[in-house]
Amino acid sequence: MKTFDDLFAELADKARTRPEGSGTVAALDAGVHAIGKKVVEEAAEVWMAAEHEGRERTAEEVSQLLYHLQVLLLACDLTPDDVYRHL
Ligand SMILES: N=c1c2ncn([C@@H]3O[C@H](COP(=O)(O)OP(=O)(O)OP(=O)(O)O)[C@@H](O)[C@H]3O)c2ncn1[C@@H]1O[C@H](COP(=O)(O)O)[C@@H](O)[C@H]1O
Repeated sequence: MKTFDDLFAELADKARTRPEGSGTVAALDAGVHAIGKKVVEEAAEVWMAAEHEGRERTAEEVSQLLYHLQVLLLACDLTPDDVYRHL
């Protein structure tokens, strides 16, 4: 099973090597404004799933929100450690 830190390492590698067809590379190229909109959209989907769609759909939507938050971290030259310092 993939953890938060595993995913971040994978995405950081994609950002560095820029493989063809990577959605992460495309998102990073689109920039912070577009990534931020995606974060807000996914957060709303988490809310709707939690209220109306059950545990499994909620877990899935949370995973998508975490992905987009990680892309935002990369776009802002941040790492999970920068976040963990505030937890
Ligand atoms: N975990 C994720 C992940 N979660 C969410 N997403 C993206 O977020 C979107 C969320 O889906 P939605 O249903 O909300 O949106 P959609 O309307 O279907 O998609 P859009 O039209 O909005 O793009 C998905 O279509 C993916 O583009 C992800 N994209 C990639 N990953 C993982 O990131 C890694 C790198 O991926 P690539 O950079 O694409 O190689 C791989 O391990 C992937 O599994």
